[in-house]
Amino acid sequence: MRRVNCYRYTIPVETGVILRQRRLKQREGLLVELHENGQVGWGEIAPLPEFSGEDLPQAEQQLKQWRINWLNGQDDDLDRQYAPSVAFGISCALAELQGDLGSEGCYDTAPLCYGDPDELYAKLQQMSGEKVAKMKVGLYEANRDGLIADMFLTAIPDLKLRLDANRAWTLEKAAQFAAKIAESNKKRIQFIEEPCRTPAMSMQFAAQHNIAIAWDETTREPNLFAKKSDHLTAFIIKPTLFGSLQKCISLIEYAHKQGLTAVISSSIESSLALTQLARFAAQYTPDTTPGLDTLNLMQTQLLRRWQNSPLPLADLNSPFITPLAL
Ligand SMILES: O=C(O)CCC(=O)C1=CC=C[C@@H](O)[C@@H]1C(=O)O
Ligand SMILES: [Mg+2]
Repeated sequence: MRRVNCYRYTIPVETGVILRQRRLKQREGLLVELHENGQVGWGEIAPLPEFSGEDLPQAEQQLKQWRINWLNGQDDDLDRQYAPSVAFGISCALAELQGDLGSEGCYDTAPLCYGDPDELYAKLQQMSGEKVAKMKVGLYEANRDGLIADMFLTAIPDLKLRLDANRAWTLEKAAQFAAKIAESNKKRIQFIEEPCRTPAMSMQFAAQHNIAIAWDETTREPNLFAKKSDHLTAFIIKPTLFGSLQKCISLIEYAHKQGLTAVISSSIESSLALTQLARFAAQYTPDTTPGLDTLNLMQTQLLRRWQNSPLPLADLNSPFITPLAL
């Protein structure tokens, strides 16, 4: 006997969360709770504004349609029939129902740093594995970004730095950034995600300046596999933006076959999906530090705790969650 409950959540976020020039005031999403044969599975469906192609009303409509089909015993093709955030959330709930999602999580995630080396240094000291951190660039002057990145690399000799420009730079701006990085520090730049306006420009930048790059947005565009470069070191996989766990596993396996790193990355989900991503990362990318350091952007956790997070935990009776009329 199958049973489905669905909910909508709204969580206030910290001021200053910017997504492509748009300020995010709150994070909204859907929760799906599946019951079958005495097992329970949960999933989170949270299209990310400015990044997802679908919006929340569309996701809700698709979830309701999937629920009808599932209750009728249909086994839908999630990635062919539904938007990525819907396919991802439902695939998590099914994976939990079937016991396919590992229980151990990789909670040692790459800290996001905003410019204070002392704050970052303290966080890195608490990391058991590789000392890797992520810094957003491209929001201010490229020279400034380069000086700060080089300062971090010089101040913390065992630091590996991930950078993310979200395609902000022209080749000239990217060159200004690179000019501030000491040659000896470049090899500790693990990658720059999407440095330039287009993948072709990014590959040209990487070759000119001998700096590693990673595809994030490009992983969700056509002809990904044609965009090869000797300086490409990683795919950044955001399951909420990409699709089902099964689709993510296929891309992880392809990346590993190509000698690339696959980094499981947050789409600013609640602690429910973030903890599922930590478990998924531990299961399929055990040798790679995931990029999941976004929970502190929120004012509460939802249903499940992130390891050692001091944030309050909201349960199903909290004002942040309302049942969906089905
Ligand atoms: O990847 C990480 O380490 C954390 C997640 C992260 O950096 C992002 C999540 C969502 C949108 C962006 O702000 C940013 C990214 O582009 O990777
Ligand atoms: Mg990115």
